[in-house]
Amino acid sequence: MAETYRVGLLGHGTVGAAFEQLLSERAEQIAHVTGVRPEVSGVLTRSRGDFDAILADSDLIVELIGGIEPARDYVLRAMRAGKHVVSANKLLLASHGEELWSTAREHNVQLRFEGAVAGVVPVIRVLQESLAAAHVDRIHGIVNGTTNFILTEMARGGTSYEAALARAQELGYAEADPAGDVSGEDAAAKMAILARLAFSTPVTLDQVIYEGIEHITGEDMAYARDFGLALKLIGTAERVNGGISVRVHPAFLYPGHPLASVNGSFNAVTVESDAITEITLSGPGAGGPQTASAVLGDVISAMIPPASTPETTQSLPVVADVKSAFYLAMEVDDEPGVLAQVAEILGMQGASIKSVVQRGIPAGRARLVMVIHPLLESRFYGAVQLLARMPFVHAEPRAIRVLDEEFTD
Ligand SMILES: NC(=O)C1=CN([C@@H]2O[C@H](COP(=O)(O)OP(=O)(O)OC[C@H]3O[C@@H](n4cnc5c(N)ncnc54)[C@H](OP(=O)(O)O)[C@@H]3O)[C@@H](O)[C@H]2O)C=CC1
Ligand SMILES: N[C@@H](CC=O)C(=O)O
Repeated sequence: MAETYRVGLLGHGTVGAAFEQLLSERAEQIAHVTGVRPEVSGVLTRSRGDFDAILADSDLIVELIGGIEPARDYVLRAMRAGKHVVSANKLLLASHGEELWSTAREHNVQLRFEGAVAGVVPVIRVLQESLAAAHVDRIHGIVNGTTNFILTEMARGGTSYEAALARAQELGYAEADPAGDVSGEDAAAKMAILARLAFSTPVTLDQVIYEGIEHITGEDMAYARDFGLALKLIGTAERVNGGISVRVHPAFLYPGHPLASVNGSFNAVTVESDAITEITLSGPGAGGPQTASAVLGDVISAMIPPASTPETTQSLPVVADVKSAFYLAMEVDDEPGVLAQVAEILGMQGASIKSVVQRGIPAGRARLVMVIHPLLESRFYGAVQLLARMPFVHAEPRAIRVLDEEFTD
């Protein structure tokens, strides 16, 4: 029987409720791997629970209330009582980080906050651990899911700023007060935390220069469309003239820019350093289940020392035959009925043609190039073998998989 690890949960809103659900779904597997089963020992909201009772009955506190007070008071009291704390509260960390980190050091407890920056993207861990030896020169990226979602929806056309914001709130991306998202304050808090970790110097929210997206108009979006540009809310933290500059503002990006294709609620963070050139991490930047996953990862890390060897929890079959889309190129006789026969052979194997291009080549032949909708690979290659044997097909047909079929239009 696994030992129980008691998690006191402060806040049961978008992230808190998703965290409790994820923990209950994953508890058994975590117990199997770690020998310790986490369980929620108490929940605090404005109308439910008592902080002192929850603290007394917990090994670790998860703070998902948001804002400064009473979150700051609860986090400090938990650490002073010798409890590890996990928080996703960027506003709190960007405003009172030094006080919180020094309290954690003083009481020899962990204060983990992966969920506070870029949702489930593990940028905190990467800066604190993997890149601990790198001399970071610059960090820049998209660190607010709500504004990226709004800008993406507006850029696709037909969605107003107001409608896109309302949808971001429904989807659980926005803060309790979305003014913090659209004003750039939320992104500024995250950039302050990243700058603090990257440059090992105190950085607070009030030192970040920020501008939001409230003043972006339909005309700006139309201009971006006309010139093939993407409009994004960009955060930057960099070394400048022996100091640092941390800022957030909207910016137009050329289509080839790595951040131009980061859409919807996704975030992306690029870390630059002479030695490592650059590393970009991207993924879902907001949302209850997504952030809950980062929070639970922190809880597990606080519960147990990192595993030196990966444990298995089950034995799953390895599947060889999967569905793929294909590009198929063939050299065929340029004669009536050939295309129909190719289509028939493909159809017999369940392969459906998405697009076809035929070009005449010398000697009465044609090059036939097609994209095939996803199907089981074994069936596709069955069709290719049949085609290769046809008298009107010359040379081996060439097949290459196509990823993300929607981009092949
Ligand atoms: N939503 C997201 O995508 C992300 C959010 N975060 C951060 O996670 C934290 C939680 O966000 P989210 O879940 O969206 O917020 P919600 O507003 O959905 O939930 C907040 C929860 O905290 C409780 N709460 C608020 N004030 C108090 C108080 N004074 N005392 C006790 N409980 C209180 C609320 O109680 P009640 O139910 O009674 O109102 C509610 O249960 C924030 O710091 C946010 O910035 C981080 C990354 C992503
Ligand atoms: N409101 C935030 C939530 C995650 O930090 C965002 O939209 O990015």
